Order: sequence, then C-alpha cells, then structure tokens
Amino acid sequence: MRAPSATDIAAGEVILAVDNVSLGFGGVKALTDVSFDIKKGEVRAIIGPNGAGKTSMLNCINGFYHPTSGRITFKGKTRPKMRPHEAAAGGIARTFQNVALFKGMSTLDNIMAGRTLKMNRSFFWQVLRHGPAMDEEIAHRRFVEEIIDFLEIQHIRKVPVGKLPYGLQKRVELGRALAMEPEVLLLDEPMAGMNLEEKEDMCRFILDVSNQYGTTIALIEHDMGVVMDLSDRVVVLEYGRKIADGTPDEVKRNQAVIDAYLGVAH
Ligand SMILES: Nc1ncnc2c1ncn2[C@@H]1O[C@H](COP(=O)(O)OP(=O)(O)OP(=O)(O)O)[C@@H](O)[C@H]1O
Repeated sequence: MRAPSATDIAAGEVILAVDNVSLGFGGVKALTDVSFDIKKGEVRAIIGPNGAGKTSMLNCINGFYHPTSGRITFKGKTRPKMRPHEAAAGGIARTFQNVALFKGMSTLDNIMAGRTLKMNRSFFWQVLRHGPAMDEEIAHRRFVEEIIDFLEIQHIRKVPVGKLPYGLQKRVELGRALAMEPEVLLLDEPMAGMNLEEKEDMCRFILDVSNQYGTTIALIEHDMGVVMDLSDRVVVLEYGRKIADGTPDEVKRNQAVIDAYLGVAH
C-alpha cells in the first residue's frame, strides 16, 4: 500500500523504541520506567491485566499523552512532544478500544475521512472540487476503494456505520486507520466485543495487513489465543511496569506472567 522511501527502516530493524517511559496522573503511576522496542514489519502485542498501563502506553506512542519522563524514538529520531494528528501524519495511526467513527456517515465517507491527512490541495480548491483538487480526490477515492476491497466491505460502502454490527464497525475503523498509510499501526483491543467468527475475520485481516503491506503493528489484546497466534513478540505490563518481553512461547512460560494473570501478589 505504501511505497518505500529512502528514509525507510529495513524490515527487522527497530522502527520505534520506548526508553524508560514513566507516566503519572496526580498520585497514580500509570507507567513506571518502561522500555521496549518495536521492529519494522513485526506484530508486537502489549498485554497485561486490567489497569496495567497498556492503553496509557499506546496513548504515549501516538502523542495523546506526554510521558512524565523517558523518551520515544521513531525511525531513529527522538520524538518531540506532538499531538495525535501530527503523529498520524508522521506515520503512526491507531484504532480505539471503543469504536470511534462518525456513526451517521457511510463506511466510504468514514474511511475517506482517514484520508484527509494525505490531501495536499488547499481547502479553496477542495471546495471548488475543480482542477488539481479534483484529480487528487479521484486518486484518494481510488485508494479508499482499494481498502474497501481489501477488507471485503464493498456491500456496506454506502451504509451509515451506526447501523452496522459491531464487528463490521471495527473493520471500518481498521480501514480508516489504513487510509492514513501508516508505517506503524496501533490497535487497541481490535477484537473486543466480537464473536468467534468476527474475531477470526479480524485476525485474518490483521495478518494480511502485516504480510501484504509490511505494516508494523502494535496491538493490545486480552484474548490470549489471539495474542499467541498473531504476535511475533509480546511485552507484558503489570501495575505500569514491564514484567516480561519475548516470543509468545517465552512469555507464556514466564512465572511472573503466570502469577500476574492468576493475581498472585509480588
Ligand atoms: N486519564 C487518566 N487519569 C487518571 N488516571 C488514569 C488515566 N488514564 C489511565 N489512568 C490510570 O492509569 C492506570 C493504567 O490505565 P490504562 O487504561 O492504561 O490500563 P490498561 O492496561 O489499558 O487497562 P484495561 O485493560 O482495563 O483497558 C490505571 O490505574 C488507570 O486508572
């Protein structure tokens, strides 16, 4: 989907690094001194019990929160403080735990909304829908149609997303994130609230995004079967601290992880 550029990191190299990141809300320490990296092209899971700091970590990575201390490096450069739309324009897109779409708008328009970041023509030309802006809009629409085909949602392209079953809404949200042509895609509980069939479909699309487009994916997921099937590496948080990091098999056998999920006090 995305053409390689000279500044691209090679597959398997670190594309994003989290170094000693801490985040506090008043007296609550959501994250304490967390470090891990994400390699280009991998599927990286972030797991942990409720309140472990997983969403806070994604929010730090996409600029929604600013770490109290520590740093985040993206493509070899320390990330300055930035807002989510700046992070998205820079190549980091995300989806949310609860679907965040324009419910009254169609599937097509929601995905097109994700594309606005890529639009170069001035508002003046866009309003006129004339000349260069028209050519650009046609190219963007073609790109969005490709995503719609890829996600097999042609049959709902005109349907307002508020009328769609939950599983399909999550798929549209994935489409909107893909419309930004992200280098790193952050997925916050992409299977939450889905039935088994919807989960299987979503798993397949996530793997296809990874395999066909080489998009780097970091995901938070509670379903351990899904995590073990999808991920190349898993980082585990508990009470805002990293307690394990490794392949799914390594993490599954890690005693601290077993204890955390069984609720054993440390
Ligand atoms: N905006 C906020 N203000 C105050 N405390 C917060 C805020 N966001 C998160 N927290 C606290 O930070 C800690 C980590 O929360 P976070 O949502 O990151 O965990 P999580 O692992 O994503 O949990 P879950 O699996 O339940 O979604 C929790 O104690 C939470 O209450």
